[in-house]
Amino acid sequence: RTCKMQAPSSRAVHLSEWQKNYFAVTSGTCTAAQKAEAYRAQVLRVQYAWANSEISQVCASKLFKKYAEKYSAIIDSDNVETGLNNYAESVLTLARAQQTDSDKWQSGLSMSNVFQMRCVQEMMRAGEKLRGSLLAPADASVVIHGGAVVPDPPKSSLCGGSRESDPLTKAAHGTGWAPDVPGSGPSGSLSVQPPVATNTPKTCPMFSAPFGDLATPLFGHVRKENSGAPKASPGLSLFLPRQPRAPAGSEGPWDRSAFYSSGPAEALSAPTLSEALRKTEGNGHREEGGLPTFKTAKEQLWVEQQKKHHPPARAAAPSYGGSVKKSLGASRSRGIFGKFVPPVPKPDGDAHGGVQYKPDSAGPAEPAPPVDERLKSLEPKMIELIMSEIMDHGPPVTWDDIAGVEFAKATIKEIVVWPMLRPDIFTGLRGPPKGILLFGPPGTGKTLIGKCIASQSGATFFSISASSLTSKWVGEGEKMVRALFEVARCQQPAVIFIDEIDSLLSQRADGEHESSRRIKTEFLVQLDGATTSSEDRILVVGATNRPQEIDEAARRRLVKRLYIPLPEASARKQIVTRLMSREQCSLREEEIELVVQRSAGFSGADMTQLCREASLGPIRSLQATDIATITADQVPPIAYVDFDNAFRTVRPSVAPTDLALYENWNRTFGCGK
Ligand SMILES: Nc1ncnc2c1ncn2[C@@H]1O[C@H](COP(=O)(O)OP(=O)(O)OP(=O)(O)O)[C@@H](O)[C@H]1O
Repeated sequence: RTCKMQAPSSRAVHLSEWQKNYFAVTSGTCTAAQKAEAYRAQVLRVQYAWANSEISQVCASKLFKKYAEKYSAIIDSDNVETGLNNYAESVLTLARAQQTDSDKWQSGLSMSNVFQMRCVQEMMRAGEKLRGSLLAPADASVVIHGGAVVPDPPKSSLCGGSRESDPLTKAAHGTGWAPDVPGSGPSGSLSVQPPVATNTPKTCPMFSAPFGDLATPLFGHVRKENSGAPKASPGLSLFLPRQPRAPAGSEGPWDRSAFYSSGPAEALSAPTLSEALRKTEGNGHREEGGLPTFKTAKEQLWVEQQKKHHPPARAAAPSYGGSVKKSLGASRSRGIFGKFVPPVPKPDGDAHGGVQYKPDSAGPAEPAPPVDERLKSLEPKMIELIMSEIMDHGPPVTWDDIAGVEFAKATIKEIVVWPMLRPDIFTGLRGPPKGILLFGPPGTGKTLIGKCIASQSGATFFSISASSLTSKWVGEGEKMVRALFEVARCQQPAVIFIDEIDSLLSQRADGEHESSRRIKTEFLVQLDGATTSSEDRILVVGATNRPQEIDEAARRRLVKRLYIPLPEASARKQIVTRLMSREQCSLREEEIELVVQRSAGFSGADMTQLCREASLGPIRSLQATDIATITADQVPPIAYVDFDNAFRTVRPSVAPTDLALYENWNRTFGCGK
């Protein structure tokens, strides 16, 4: 557009113009463009007045600041009624400002050729389109001095945020005024020539890169700046004609504001930007549509979060709770987005224990297993958790895997395993107990025994630590207990192994937490239900290292209380022999006896640790270079010297004083001979 400000020639004219402008900005009847023009005129007049010593420098600078701010507020605002959103001005100003960076440096951009650039023309077209939908035709022109009506330049085409980085505008906010730009008159009046056809430069000297590329960093950068600005960012529209959700087609400000969110957070979550980011394949690559793929760390994080939470359809869904421990494997792990497959009752007589329903790999053609009525009242996530986390699917354990504890093993076979295998024979008085307690020092094989019961009786094994019931599922502990028993009922015969049962069934204390009390009550209720129902084949196996802390009511329900002591010499020998039989070992019989003697007071777990440590001895005797090259059978066998060394670091974990406590409790409440 042509915009020429005439310098006032006389003081009288100047004053009347001043009054006219004052009326224009206060009347409330003029358009935003007229107001902006009026403010700009005021700014120029302030300058003029100061230059003519009509006003003091202090006064001039105050007035200048005041009107420059008001002017910028209108120019920068994208409010359809009160702002002009004149981004084109900013970019042109930027281009001009570049020339002032160095006197020697010459910019390839000029007022005329910038309009010939392909991307600027695209912007103009997009801007025209957008402006057409935003401004009434009457508002789209500005009357300047003498009624010259000119269409607005491509206002809304260029990036809004650029104004903030515009040196000229920054200067305008300060005490300085317009730089020495081509086309500005001596009085500071500004002339902007209409587009003149010139050769469009193929490259932009500003960055020595093709202009198409120039647009990318320039506007990509401006776009980011703008995301933090209070106004919307029509500058983004530059890229959007190639975007599926281009706002160029937006019908009005509402559409536009929905697309261009006002704050950084919204900007990141705006669907179109999100979509654009989602489509981006890593940094440094360009989208098919040409959208620059520069991403801030926050955006990158967002993209990765999206990928994480919406994995490609073929990718395996993460298992619930993110753990694969004790799960049935990847095929069973359906993840939180997967379809819930409830467990189904296990047909009696299945001797394998463990998993009852088929993994997902069964295929969609297979009919879904019937939902057990008893589970319908439970929360699916709880059932899923029980099936994946609590139901143990480890390898079967045999009685031979457990060294020593012969009395406990014999008792368990008699009162638990056989009745579970032959419920038809073990009826009435011969009926199996519903709860047993294994107590003793840590690491003596209580968990092994629990697993072995399940494996040998063909039962489903549920293993849970009581402390996790009270701490892991805070507030949900009792629901979990109920769900656990319900799922176990559907998976009969079942063994529910509760480690550290003392923390669940400890004697009532004054400071006892309400939630712990509720869990305990629920557990006792469920245990009673399992005990009274003669059809249910559910065995609760509690294990504890602190039997003395168990509540009397609970103790009474765990009718068989079996002491699992430290392994005797024969059991320790069994453990060493068994473990060494799987390794290259040169231990002679008498050396094994020596190891057994020296390990008095060791638990089963300590013995295992001793053997592990000894097995590392031959490796430690090798040079580092040899370890890298030798074959497995070249590793020297485990010798007594290795055990000798291992005894220096592995010590018994159970204090002799604690043993006295167990034996005492066993004599009082235990079911041993
Ligand atoms: N009697 C045993 N026979 C063979 N190995 C044993 C025996 N006791 C313990 N172990 C070894 O110690 C490991 C730990 O045993 P386990 O977890 O069964 O002990 P625990 O009594 O349940 O311990 P905690 O009370 O600390 O839970 C076993 O995996 C096994 O390697």
